[in-house]
Amino acid sequence: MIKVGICGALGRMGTKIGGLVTESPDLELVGGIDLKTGSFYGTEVYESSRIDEFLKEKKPDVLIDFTIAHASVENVKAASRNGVAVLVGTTGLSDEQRKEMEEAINGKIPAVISSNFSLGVNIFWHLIREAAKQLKDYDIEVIEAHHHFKKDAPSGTAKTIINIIKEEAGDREEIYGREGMVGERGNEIGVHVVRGGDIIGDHTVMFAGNDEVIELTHRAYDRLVFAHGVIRSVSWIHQKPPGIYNMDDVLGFNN
Ligand SMILES: NC(=O)C1=CN([C@@H]2O[C@H](COP(=O)(O)OP(=O)(O)OC[C@H]3O[C@@H](n4cnc5c(N)ncnc54)[C@H](OP(=O)(O)O)[C@@H]3O)[C@@H](O)[C@H]2O)C=CC1
Ligand SMILES: O=C(O)C1=N[C@H](C(=O)O)C[C@H](O)C1
Repeated sequence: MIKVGICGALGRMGTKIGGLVTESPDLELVGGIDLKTGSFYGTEVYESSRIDEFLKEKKPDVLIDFTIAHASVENVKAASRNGVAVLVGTTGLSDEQRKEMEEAINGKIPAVISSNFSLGVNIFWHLIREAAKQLKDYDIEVIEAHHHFKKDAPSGTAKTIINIIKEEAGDREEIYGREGMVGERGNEIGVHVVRGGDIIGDHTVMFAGNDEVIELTHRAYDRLVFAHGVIRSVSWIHQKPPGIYNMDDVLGFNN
């Protein structure tokens, strides 16, 4: 049995993942961490400042983090101190926070970090890479839409998309929305963020050329798509050597 702990246990993703862990025959949910205490599928939720205690008492093999950027860095540091593998889905980290997290991981514990754990988005990223490679001269715009409560913008998935486009189509300036006399379009990626209602997560990349437009879109209809990718990653990361891995590694695309 692989023992699993979840940071952000009482949140939207934490509860979805917790549900799947309890249904998985090879996994055992040992508890959670959150700002509030409580119970979670019959296990205890510890207050976040007690994370070291949690890791020592409950001894998870894998710690999953879906919280908020600053908390995620601290949770990964605690996992590293206690030799526990991590899966990080939290987005919105600054470059400095990402560096701090990587320093805590490297040479110490195995970690899968991904801005999107859904199988569909990981395939979508490959489709975008291929299109960007072939359509370097097209104007490229990225549009993402999420629910009312999302705290970071643009989404982590959109940031990954922007990096892929830059890798394949060359460096471009990111332009966030447009307003007023903006002049002729330059060598840029337009980025447009929509927030509203209960939209789970929509991403579109538009490649606009002369007389034609290609749009690639992924829409998530249930957070279970992310949670299923997390569950797949738990079994994969267990007992891997220390290092930072991504979903391409989990899905076998790097073999
Ligand atoms: N990679 C992926 O596939 C996906 C990533 N995400 C990302 O996951 C993160 C969480 O999303 P979501 O579940 O919707 O957010 P929620 O706000 O629903 O859940 C986050 C939970 O973490 C709690 N929390 C806040 N601070 C701490 C802390 N210091 N220690 C422990 N827990 C803490 C929150 O408490 P409180 O509510 O009291 O603040 C909340 O219960 C976001 O960054 C989101 O972008 C989301 C979906 C998929
Ligand atoms: O906050 C969310 O909800 C989501 N966050 C991730 C992101 O920022 O890309 C993944 C997904 O789109 C849902």
